[in-house]
Amino acid sequence: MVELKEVELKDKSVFGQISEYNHEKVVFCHDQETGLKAIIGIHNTVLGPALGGTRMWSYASEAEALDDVLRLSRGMTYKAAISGLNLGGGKAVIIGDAKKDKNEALLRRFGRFVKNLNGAYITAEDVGMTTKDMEYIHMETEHVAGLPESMGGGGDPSPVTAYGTYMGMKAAAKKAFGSDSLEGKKISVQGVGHVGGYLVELLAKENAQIFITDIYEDRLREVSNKYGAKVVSMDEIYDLDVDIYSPCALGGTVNDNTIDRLKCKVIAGCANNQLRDEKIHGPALIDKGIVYAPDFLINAGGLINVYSELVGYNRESAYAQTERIYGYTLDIFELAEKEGIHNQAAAMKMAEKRIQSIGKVRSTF
Ligand SMILES: NC(=O)c1ccc[n+]([C@@H]2O[C@H](COP(=O)([O-])OP(=O)(O)OC[C@H]3O[C@@H](n4cnc5c(N)ncnc54)[C@H](O)[C@@H]3O)[C@@H](O)[C@H]2O)c1
Repeated sequence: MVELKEVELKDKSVFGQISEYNHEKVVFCHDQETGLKAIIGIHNTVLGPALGGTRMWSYASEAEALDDVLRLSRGMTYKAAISGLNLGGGKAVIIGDAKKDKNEALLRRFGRFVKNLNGAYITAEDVGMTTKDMEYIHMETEHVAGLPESMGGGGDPSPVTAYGTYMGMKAAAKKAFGSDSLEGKKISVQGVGHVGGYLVELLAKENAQIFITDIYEDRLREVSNKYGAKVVSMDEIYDLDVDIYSPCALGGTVNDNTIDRLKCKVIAGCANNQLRDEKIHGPALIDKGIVYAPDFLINAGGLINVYSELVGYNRESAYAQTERIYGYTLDIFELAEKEGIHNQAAAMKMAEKRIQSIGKVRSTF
């Protein structure tokens, strides 16, 4: 998968990559002393400040890191817009191994870069980051969301994200199987980190048959022992005879190499940018008869929770708002069918419509 990406990205210039997704601003952050190499992508701020997490990952190349931040920040624009939030889309990536290269100085230096954007970008937690890391960033800038409850924040957004993903999965099950019950359904969960772990808990409560995979053996053992999920290898996950495939690790797993292998009738997970190329793989899933629950719609629970922290709501209202993902997902399926487009395109269309209409409101005093 990475090799495929490398070939795709090889011939693209930096501005070629940036203009492809129409970003407002991309900031390259570099600091010799701490070894910081980070990229902040601000995709669109029509609806409000660009909010999105910071991811730390050992990217195979800088082009891949740029591609990731561009795709992720664009996804945040859509996610906020479709969820009715007054936020724009942004995201940051720190290049490095979160287990080895992370330290207080590096994170605080990154915080200075966020501070210098004067609120145009608000950061939060993502893959490879912890609430403790966010505390370090917060020492340098107030533009941090998703802080621990002890610091006045909304705490870990992952359980809320998992709940929204579960709601979206149930809506997709209703579309594919005629019932939203997940009891007895065979469901594969790829990645049992923060969100994946909570999702497995919800699925276990509904007596689904769960298959899990992850890079970390210890985590797999823990989740498997707790919820009775069957462990499978990282590659085997694509060939399993399951009803639902739930990508909860990184993006791009629905691609030319995997679609032919998938036997599921539903794809619904929390990972961002699950379709490697929505223009190709969105229609390809229709051809295969797979119901795809748009990722940025069903994984919006965490953002809804973080937003409620900014505007002063509470956890209960965040859950109540997240529950509506069920109905929104069914609405998107209906729109897609009516317009003869794939589900991701329908969700993007709905999000773009809101950005355009609110953009007009904001263009006048
Ligand atoms: N945390 C949130 O609230 C939130 C909100 C929206 C979207 N997301 C997205 O959901 C996904 C998971 O987020 P998280 O917070 O649970 O991250 P996490 O880092 O806690 O969990 C990700 C897990 O995926 C595993 N993994 C990575 N590559 C894998 C592979 N190829 N095969 C199997 N497992 C693999 C990792 O080992 C890790 O355990 C990410 O794509 C993230 O952007 C998270």
